[in-house]
Amino acid sequence: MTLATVAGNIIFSFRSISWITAGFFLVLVIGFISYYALASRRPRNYPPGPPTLPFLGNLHLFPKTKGFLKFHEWGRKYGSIIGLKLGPQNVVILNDYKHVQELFDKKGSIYSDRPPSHIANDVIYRNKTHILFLPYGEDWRVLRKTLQGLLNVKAVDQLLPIQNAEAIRTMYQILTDPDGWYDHIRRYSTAVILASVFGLQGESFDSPRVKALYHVQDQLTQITELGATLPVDVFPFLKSLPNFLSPWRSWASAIRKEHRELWFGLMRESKLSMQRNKNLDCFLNRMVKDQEKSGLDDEHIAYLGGTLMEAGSDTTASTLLSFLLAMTKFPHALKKCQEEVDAICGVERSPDINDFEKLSYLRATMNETLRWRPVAAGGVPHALTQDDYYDGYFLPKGTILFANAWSIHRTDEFLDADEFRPERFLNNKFGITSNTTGAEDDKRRVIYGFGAGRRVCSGQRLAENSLIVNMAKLVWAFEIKPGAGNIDESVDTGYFGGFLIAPKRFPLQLIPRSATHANVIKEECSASLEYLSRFD
Ligand code: HEM
Repeated sequence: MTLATVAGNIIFSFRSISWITAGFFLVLVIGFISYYALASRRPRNYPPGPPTLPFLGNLHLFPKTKGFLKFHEWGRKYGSIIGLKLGPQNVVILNDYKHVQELFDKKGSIYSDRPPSHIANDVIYRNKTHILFLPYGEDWRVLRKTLQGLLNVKAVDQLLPIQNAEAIRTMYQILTDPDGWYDHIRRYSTAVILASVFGLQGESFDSPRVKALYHVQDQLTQITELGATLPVDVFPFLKSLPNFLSPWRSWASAIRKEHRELWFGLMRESKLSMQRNKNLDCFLNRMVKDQEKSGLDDEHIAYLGGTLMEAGSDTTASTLLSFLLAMTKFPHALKKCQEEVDAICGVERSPDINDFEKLSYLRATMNETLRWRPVAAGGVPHALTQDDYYDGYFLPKGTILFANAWSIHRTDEFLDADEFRPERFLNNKFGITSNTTGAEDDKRRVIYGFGAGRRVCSGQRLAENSLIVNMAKLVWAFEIKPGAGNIDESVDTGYFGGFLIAPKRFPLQLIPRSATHANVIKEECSASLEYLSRFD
């Protein structure tokens, strides 16, 4: 064989290798394109929904914020169960409580997973630390069991004195600094969790602990907003892009660092505080004592405490802010609330936790606030762990489902659903017009804003106790009136969007109802501050 023949053979084999590589690459690209093009089409017998585009499915139609409003609009066109495609991902919206009851409540063993969240579960909360994002399974079960021990009815009702004392402090702060009402309300919900979970105080909205909590919350809301990062869960290949094309990676790492500093810092402070004051108790202390039995390490305990701060702060505060908004727009409800508390307390004392049973109009007002402006309006998504059939539809394994509280609370069963009418909950347990005495209806939830099924909010009772004690004290102590300027109650324009909705600041006057009311608040506040001084 001549040199030229050898060289020719080598060149030939190089050429054939590059042809093989190119061919392989081409097949890969075609396979990839075909997979995403086919996977973005609606499966057979899937619930109805808007038409899809190749690759995108309905991704281009999916709103960046306040998705629940679009889901509501689609509900009118397609019915109360809507099927969407986000690229290859199946997403189903449930706009009627019946679907939520049939799927989340009755088939909880297969409808209790969460959608994959690479950014949350693999970066910000790696090590399976955040109960809200955790997939359904053993790791979630351990955390949920721990929470059930801490947040059962008996344990939660032992926190009522803290809630009462912090509510009085809030009334005092509003009395002495009425312009700061928005932040005083936000401080309240964080302070209750700081005291009950960590045994610590959050005296003002500007105190470092409260500020730090709201900062990490804002960061988390921003990064989890649709469109804020590359859609790495919908198109997993995007996870492999280099750092310079994935700025979300360093952002998520920074959020993780901030979370860890806050949660571990609070845990350290809490442990020191418990050492100084042996008579004091808090959730963190109980979790540490129970560590051997539960098997939870320090990291999981710190994060569970932090998760409760996150879960309980914005949610409760936003609902109280919506309540104040409603009081300015629907003064007849305020008048009735005031008549009820006045009849029980007169002017000598503010309503407290011992009056709960007698406050039926107040309770109806609380339910109406949760119905009218559900804070997790679109619901927190669940995921399906096996193929299922429901109502003639096929729901494939992995489908993500939203129980859209906004629409569930606005079906035709609710008369004038956009009006704020607490009376609807006095006339009917569920606030609806039809007769509901059947056994099936008894299993209906009064409010769907706390979710449903096995992932239902663990803090509902704690939240409701906070809501009712603050609402009762606010209407007892203050005239709640619009300030100068327009108050926009529209959820579209007057509310912040994101994972949770909250009213934007609006012009509000909170005027003490009399000098006697003001004095009572001052006196009760002194006693409350003394009670709260047990916390560091
Ligand atoms: C008005 C106040 C609140 C509202 C509207 C609310 C709403 C919700 C919703 C919608 C979910 C998701 C449920 C689901 O997936 O079906 C949830 C989960 C959760 N909530 Fe709340 N919540 C509130 C207050 C609280 C409070 C005060 C705490 C505790 C301090 C708390 C702790 C939790 C926890 C731990 C979860 C995660 C449950 C899990 O994934 O297993 N929440 N909440």
